[in-house]
This record gives sequence, C-alpha cells and structure tokens, in this order.
Amino acid sequence: MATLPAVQSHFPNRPQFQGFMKPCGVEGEAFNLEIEGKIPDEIDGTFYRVMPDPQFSPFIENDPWFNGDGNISAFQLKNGRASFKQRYVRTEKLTREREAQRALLGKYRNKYTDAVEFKIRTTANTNVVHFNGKLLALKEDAPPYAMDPVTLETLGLHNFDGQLPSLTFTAHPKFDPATGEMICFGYEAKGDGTPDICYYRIAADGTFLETVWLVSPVVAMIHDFAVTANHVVFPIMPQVCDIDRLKAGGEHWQWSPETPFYIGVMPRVGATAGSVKWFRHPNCFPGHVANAFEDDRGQLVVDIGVSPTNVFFWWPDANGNSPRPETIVSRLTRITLDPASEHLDILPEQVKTLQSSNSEFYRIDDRFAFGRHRHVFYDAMDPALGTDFPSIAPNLGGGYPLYNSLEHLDLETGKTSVYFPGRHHMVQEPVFIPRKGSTEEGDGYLLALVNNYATMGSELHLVDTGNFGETLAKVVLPIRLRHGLHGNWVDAAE
Ligand SMILES: C=Cc1ccc(O)c(OC)c1
Ligand SMILES: [Fe+2]
Repeated sequence: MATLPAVQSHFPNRPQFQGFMKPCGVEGEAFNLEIEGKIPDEIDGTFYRVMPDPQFSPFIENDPWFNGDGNISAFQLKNGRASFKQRYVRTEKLTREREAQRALLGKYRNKYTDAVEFKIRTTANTNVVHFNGKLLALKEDAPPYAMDPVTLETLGLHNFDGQLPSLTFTAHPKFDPATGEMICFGYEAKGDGTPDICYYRIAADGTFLETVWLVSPVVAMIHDFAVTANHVVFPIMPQVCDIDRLKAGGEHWQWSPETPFYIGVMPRVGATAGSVKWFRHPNCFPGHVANAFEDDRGQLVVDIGVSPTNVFFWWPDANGNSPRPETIVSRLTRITLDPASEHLDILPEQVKTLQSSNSEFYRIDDRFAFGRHRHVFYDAMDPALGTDFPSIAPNLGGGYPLYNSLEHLDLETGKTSVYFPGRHHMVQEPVFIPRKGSTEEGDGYLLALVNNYATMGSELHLVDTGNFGETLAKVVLPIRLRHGLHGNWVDAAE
C-alpha cells in the first residue's frame, strides 16, 4: 500500500480550527446543569443538534468546517432542570480513523483524495431528526446513520430495511404535521457528479410510499427544499460539481456565476420524471427555507433566505473569486410561483424581500408547516446591537457565518422583535417549542445554543415568544461546543 499522507498531531493554524472553532472532541454527560432564571416546569423534551467536529487533524490543506465529524449534542429539559449528553456518530470514517489513530478521509466529498477506500465516507454532520423511534444523523452525501435517542449510541447506517433507492439522503427532510410522513430526496443520487435526483416519501412507520427519479438541469447542490399541501420545490444552488475536477483531486463544488438559480416544482404525490418544471431566477445563492404554502389562487409561496453573492465563500468560482465573508448578506425572501405556468423565467414581481435583516436559519412553528405561516424565527446579524467586536475578535475563529441575535418576524403585523443574547455572544440555529396546551401558532418558546466568546463556553438561551426581548432562562454549559448546523426539539411525548 502507498504511504499515507502525513498528518499533524495538532489542528491546522487556520481560522476554522482556532478560537471558538477549535475542535471540541468531547463525548460524555453532565447532569443538573447550572441555570440562571427559570425553565418552565411544563417544558419536557430534548433538543438534539449536531456540529462538525473533526476527531483528527486533517491532512487536507484548508479543510473546511463542513468536513468535520458529526458530534451530536442532546440537551434534556425536564422539571425545570437541564442535562446534557454528547456522542460522535460512529460513522465508518470515524471508526476507521479511530482504529488508525489518524485522519484517513481526504477532501470534502472527494473520495479520490482519501488515504483508504471507504464504503461510506459521510461525516453525518448536518442535521439530526427524530423519526419512527430513532434519531437520524444526516448529511446530504449518504444515507442516514441511525442512533438511539436516549443513549446516543449509533445503531448503524440506515437504509430503511432495504427500501432506500438513493445513494444520498437530504439533510433537510420535511415532516407532514398531520400524518408524520417524512418527505425526502437525494441529489447526485446515483453517485458523485450524476444529475439524478431521487424523490421519496416515507410513512411515519418507515414504509416507503413512493419514489420518483428526476434529472436536474445542472449537477449542483440542492441543500434544503420546500413542501406544500400539493407540491414540492427544489431550490438549486449555483455551486456546481464536475466529476473530472473530482478525479483530478479538486473541490466537489465550484461557484458558477453563469448558472441561474433553478427552482424545480412538481406534484408532491404521483409525479413522474416529466412532471417537474424548472423555473429560472437570475444567479444568486438560495439558503435555507423557512416554509412554503399554497395561497388561495393555488400559487406556491416559498419563503427562503437569498443572498446576491456566494455564501459558501470557501468554494470560489473558476477564477478563484469569492466575496469577502463580512460582505455576505442573506435576506428572508418570498418567491411566488404558479405551478401551472409555462413561463419559467421568474420575474422581479414574483420576488419580494420580507425583512431587511441579514439573516439565516429560519424556523417556524412546525405544526403549521406546509400551510400559510404567520411567524418566522431566525438568526440575524445587526452590528448596531452593540456586540463588542474588538474584544471578541481574537476568539471568533472562522469559516462560519456570524449572527449576534435572534429575531421574530410576525408576517401579519410586519413587526420584528429582537433577542440580543449579550455583547460577547453569537447565536446558533434556534428551535421552537410550543407552549403546553396552546394551539396558537408561534405561542411558546425559542431555544438556541449561544457561543459566549468572553467565557469561551456555550450556553442555551430560552426565550418566551410572548416576551421576546428577555431571557427566560440561561443554561450554562461546562464546555465549549463548536459552531454547529441544525437541530430539532423532540417533545418527551414523542
Ligand atoms: C449549511 C449547509 C451545508 C451544506 C452541505 C454540507 O455538507 C454541510 O455540512 C455541514 C452543510
Ligand atoms: Fe442546512
């Protein structure tokens, strides 16, 4: 066997491995965490979230944040108390690297750069959802890894008892609040560089209901998607893949300024390969979806973050150009589409900025998913709030977007409320927790992991949506958790 590429015993001298982004590497539990304020007794459930957290120093130059091993945190809130558990997903990658005591995986989504051959090379680092009694740790390049929701033990790669037809599985499945059905897709579904998209619906008991194969107009990233009562919507990011570049040891993704922002629309049930329509919007970067629904006239209304420039600045265009990170701005945008239209070019009047904040990581009250929503919660960056940038700058690390506040947008009144966690803090993605016994949309709590750059520790902040400016409770963790991606609240009743 060829000699393995050399690795260092310390992490690279790069922003994505420094300060708050220094790998955490911790597995374990902590009981009875320190709480400031009061967690309402009625809150009973667990907040699961995942962060990319490399176990070993990579042998890849400038390895991006998105390539770290999935480390799952579970915060249980019960009887006004909080406890914490954390475990890595036992992926094939993590397990084999632990045996070898070194990094074996090469570049992000480029198997041609690996030091050994993997069957499955996913890091399972992007989202964690609860489905049919299991946790599914997700990354869009592979099937899920299933985990035990209580012990966080990895049960193994999950192909739904052989029913999964796709090599890949989105990190953003959607759940029908009425039936519990999980609506999913995979892109590059027949392997790296393939334009194939596989769409599938899975009943709450894990039975596959339907599979549809389609072909994308470009081989490009489809990170999030949207579902309404009768349709599904695929927003395609102009980050494109080329198999020859991969084989030459290059990046999986390259920003393509010539490529429009394609939006695929097709029926949610009973579609065939020919049912999909590819709408075109001028080049831009589509981010996460807040929600989508059908209005009275049957038009699709998609609320999504849109940035005029490439948010994934670490994957530049063919000439090596990327925006400077501090210039990137994403805004919550409403795109309205007529699924019956033959006019596939999206006109300016179909696109409306809903809110001017630089924002991302939109969440709604999921009980209202696929229908008209009134309330949106998200991360926002507003330097005017008073963040002490000079003092925290040396601790920030890099390679990830910064948001210093949580916002609540009421689409009915047009009013925005702001939660500012403190002058030395940045926020991660929030989750919404409904108030017990209340069926009113958005009535409950918002819970988010917060990075405190003064203490270099993590905190959970709990906010009552009825009193958004105030901290209801702050859980102080005995540990620093790296910046992460997505998570979900699972009520104990589930
Ligand atoms: C936020 C998006 C995103 C997209 C692709 C990824 O592989 C990923 O890994 C953490 C994250
Ligand atoms: Fe995401």
